[in-house]
Amino acid sequence: MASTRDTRTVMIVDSEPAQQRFLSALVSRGGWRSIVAGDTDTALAKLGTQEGMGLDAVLVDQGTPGVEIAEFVSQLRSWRPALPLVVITMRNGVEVAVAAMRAGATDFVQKPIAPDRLLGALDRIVNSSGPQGELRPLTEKLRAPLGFEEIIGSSPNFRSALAIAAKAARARVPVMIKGKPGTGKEVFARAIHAASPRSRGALVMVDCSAVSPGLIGSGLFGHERGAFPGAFDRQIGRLVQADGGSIIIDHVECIPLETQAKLVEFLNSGEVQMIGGTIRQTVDVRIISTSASPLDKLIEAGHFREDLYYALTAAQFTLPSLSERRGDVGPLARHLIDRIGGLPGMGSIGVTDDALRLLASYAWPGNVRQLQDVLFRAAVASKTDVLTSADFGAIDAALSGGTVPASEGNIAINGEAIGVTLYLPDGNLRPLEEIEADVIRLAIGHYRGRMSEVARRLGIGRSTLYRKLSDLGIDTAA
Ligand SMILES: Nc1ncnc2c1ncn2[C@@H]1O[C@H](COP(=O)(O)OP(=O)(O)OP(=O)(O)O)[C@@H](O)[C@H]1O
Repeated sequence: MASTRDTRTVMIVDSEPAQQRFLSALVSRGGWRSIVAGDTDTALAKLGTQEGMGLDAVLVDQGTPGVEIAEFVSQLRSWRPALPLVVITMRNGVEVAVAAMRAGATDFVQKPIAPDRLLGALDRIVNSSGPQGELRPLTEKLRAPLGFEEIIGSSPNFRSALAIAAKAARARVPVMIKGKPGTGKEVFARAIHAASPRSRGALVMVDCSAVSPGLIGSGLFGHERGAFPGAFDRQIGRLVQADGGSIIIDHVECIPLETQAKLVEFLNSGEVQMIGGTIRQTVDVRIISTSASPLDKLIEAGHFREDLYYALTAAQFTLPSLSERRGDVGPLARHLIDRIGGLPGMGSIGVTDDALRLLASYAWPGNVRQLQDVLFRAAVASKTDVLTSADFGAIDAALSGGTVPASEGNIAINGEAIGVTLYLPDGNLRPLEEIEADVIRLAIGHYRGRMSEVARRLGIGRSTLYRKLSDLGIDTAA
């Protein structure tokens, strides 16, 4: 659960004093406070203390003495269903990781621990509901670039987007791909590059939603040493790295105005000038940009430059949401299940027709990504190698209750009670911000992601809603 407090606390569960010190020092670099438990029993006992109540995450080493790691995870889950928990596994500990995930771990990180990856995983799990650490790279393998012929979808609105994309791929002009989160914009962007005459050139990607706005400019254009506080070394920009190839500018709507002006200049001149530099370098790059927000509204509000919009949209198309192409859900689910089955530790998985029918009747506000995540979680949790409707029980209940699966355990979705749990298992009330976050998630699900309606029903303005989403770390794509 995300916290708006300045310092977040993680419990490190590890028996090795040196490793405890290493992990404590590491997390403190990311602004985390830590408490330590030397074995799993102590860790479980600490959960009930005042200190334990204030925890934001738990980090447990696979080799910690006490109960088996999966047992520890399920015990912790029964007490604190929503507390993010990351398991540190041995280098090739995929099996342990899968067992821990089956028991309810949020994520896992393999040794040797890469500091940035661990900190990134911790930050993201408290700021969103999806798996992000090693699991993200694991599911990321599903993202192996797809050629146009492998992109699944036969509904007319999807086929027409495919036709525009395939035609645009052959030209050099900038392409803009629009669509709600998780609709497959990045998949299309990669396919466009792969099918273009410059496919042998580099493909460089910048996700502007993942970089702080102040750093997008230096990421794109590079900077000279000392160009601004913190620019310790000279850095080549992504545009230069993509010379001769393509650059995917993901979530172009997040680029601040100042950088937009520089981008317009580049599009007009074909020349890149590093921040703090004087030399201009000619760069031949094809820009493929994506946007999940209505850019016309941003232009109207003065947040996006109209000239940049036109420069980036020589070719453009919008990917339909999954609910607008329900007929594709079955084939997509089969395809994704095949790919999930190919992941380490998984093995071949089947799916029944009933389950596919159930999946096709669902609204999928998070689109293909949500479908993929739900399938992945079901495959990990399933005791058999064929997924049935029962493996998607939460969705079943959601359908009958008119809501969507919750991303965290505190929204009861088992069909008995669709609502928000106010109490901790020990009978104490949950913190207000956790309850508030769950109510907002519930509302987003109930109103199928229609944010104006969510804001109206909750009696708050849209901007307040978006601020709360960001403060509470709610990922609307989940
Ligand atoms: N047609 C498809 N066939 C197979 N897999 C797909 C398809 N579309 C999307 N996916 C999978 O769904 C996930 C989300 O796709 P992608 O990242 O391209 O979405 P996006 O629209 O760029 O999302 P966001 O706006 O949140 O960045 C990816 O893991 C991708 O592999």
